[in-house]
Amino acid sequence: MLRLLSEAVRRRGHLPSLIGRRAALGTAGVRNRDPTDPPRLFVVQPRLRPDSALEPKLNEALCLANSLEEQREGFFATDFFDKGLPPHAVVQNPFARGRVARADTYFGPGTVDNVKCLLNEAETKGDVDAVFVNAILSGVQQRNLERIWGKPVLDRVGLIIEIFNAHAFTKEAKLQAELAALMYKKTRLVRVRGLDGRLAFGVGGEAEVVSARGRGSGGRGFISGAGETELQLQRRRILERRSHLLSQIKEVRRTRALQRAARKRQEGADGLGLATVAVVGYTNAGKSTLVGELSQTDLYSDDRLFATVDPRLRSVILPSGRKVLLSDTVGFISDLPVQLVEAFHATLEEVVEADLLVHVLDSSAPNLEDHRSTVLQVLEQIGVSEEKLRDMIEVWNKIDLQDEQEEREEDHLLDAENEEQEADSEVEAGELEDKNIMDDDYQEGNETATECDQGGDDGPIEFTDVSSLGEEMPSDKTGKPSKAADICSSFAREGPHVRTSAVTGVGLQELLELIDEKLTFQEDKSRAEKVVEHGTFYRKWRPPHGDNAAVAA
Ligand SMILES: Nc1nc2c(ncn2[C@@H]2O[C@H](COP(=O)(O)OP(=O)(O)OP(=O)(O)O)[C@@H](O)[C@H]2O)c(=O)[nH]1
Ligand SMILES: [Mg+2]
Repeated sequence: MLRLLSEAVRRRGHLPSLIGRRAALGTAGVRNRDPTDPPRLFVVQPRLRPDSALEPKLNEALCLANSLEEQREGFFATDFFDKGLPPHAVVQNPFARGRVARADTYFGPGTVDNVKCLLNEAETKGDVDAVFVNAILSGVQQRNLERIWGKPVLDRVGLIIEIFNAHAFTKEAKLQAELAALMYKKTRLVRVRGLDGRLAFGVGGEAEVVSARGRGSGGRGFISGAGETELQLQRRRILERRSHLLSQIKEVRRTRALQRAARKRQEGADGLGLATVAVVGYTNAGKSTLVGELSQTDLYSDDRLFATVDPRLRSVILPSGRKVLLSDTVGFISDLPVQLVEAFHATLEEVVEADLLVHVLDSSAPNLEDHRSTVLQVLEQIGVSEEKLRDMIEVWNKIDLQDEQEEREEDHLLDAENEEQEADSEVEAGELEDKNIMDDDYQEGNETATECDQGGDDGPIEFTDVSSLGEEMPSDKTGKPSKAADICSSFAREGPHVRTSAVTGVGLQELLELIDEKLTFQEDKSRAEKVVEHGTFYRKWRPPHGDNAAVAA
């Protein structure tokens, strides 16, 4: 229904073509301003070995692609799971077997041609607005691929920045997201020869700037006159906008610092200061759901990645009767763009300044250890002290999914046992041979190369799935783990942790008790330190006896 509506708007011509919509100083520009018509991305995932490493990365890439959608008033017009699985292809990894990526196109020519072919095939089943390559591309690689594929290309950093821009709701988040986009854009000012043969910025030349020195000023070298080249003008515009954004962000930081100071001064009924507990974690770990449940308030939670870009504070009463503030903030992701970390300084400062950190992990994620180390790295990067990292509480959330998984595994084992018994009886009936032939046929069918596969010099595309345009998204975007419980137990560490389900409410009381305990312990510790400090500072210094004698002499 929504799709039909957007199609109608497009046909009536109210929306300009997507590439034409790319703003000179905007980001990669595939975002559709109409929230009912989110852009459709074709996902290109370089193959990872082993397959168990590839699956979560591919799932994450598909979810990132489907998460790019403009919000309105903090909500999204479409349901995440109503969206079809985006068309995608798993291709040869240019770094496989010790090789390096090509400087011009990242992938080898065979892969580039194959993707072009698959892209055309995908377009016969529905519009594709842009290609998302789940890797980090240089400006030149991105532009060359755009030219060959005839579509805007987003790399991992670019897409994450786009998502932040699309999801930002408050002024603070919008300012920071724009700053990140601007800094990303600055590193990508690459001139390419456009379709008409002229040098321009971007595929359609939409960012081309003609300056006095660049063209038509009547000469070369010193007689070309004063003025700027196109590149200089672009850079200057970016720097001007950057300093404007920075001054506004500075104001945001000042306000935040004042608010923090006021909170510290504010005393609860118990006579204790209002402590802040920052809830951090990988994106989609369930931070907002958890904060919403603990505070009994509505907080937007969604399966989209980076559903929360705007930080939120919620007050909670701990079992001791003490009131604290829980801060729900942006989630982290592997290869988090450095531009984002720098731009979101004001927001992330809340985490650095918090009295206690709660690290939420999705215990059902197959690559839980990666998630954990990514979060720890980002926390270190933004300047969280070692002491706070040591004191951090770990929450293994979504344990209900783990239980479901265990049940499924048990069912699976039972099925396998039954099949074995059936196979035994088939052997007795002399039917086993036929069954093996069927299995072989099935495997052969799986290995059949697609028509597009032209077997380029860098090997064929190893797996493609463009036929799945209308498929439902998997029920869990990170893919269900086969060994989640094992990972969790291997993950055990000395620090305090709680197992929770933000959806069923399991473990929430235990978590509140642990927060209470930690804060009380911290306060006792700092009180004791103050007493020691106080004592040292006010003790009157008197010279020892011997010295007195020396002075008298
Ligand atoms: N089954 C299950 N689902 C959960 C649980 N906690 C959260 N979810 C779901 O996981 C999805 C993501 O939850 P959010 O609370 O938005 O996650 P987040 O960490 O805030 O994610 P971002 O803001 O995008 O970084 C939502 O669909 C939630 O309903 C849980 O304990 N069990
Ligand atoms: Mg959230």
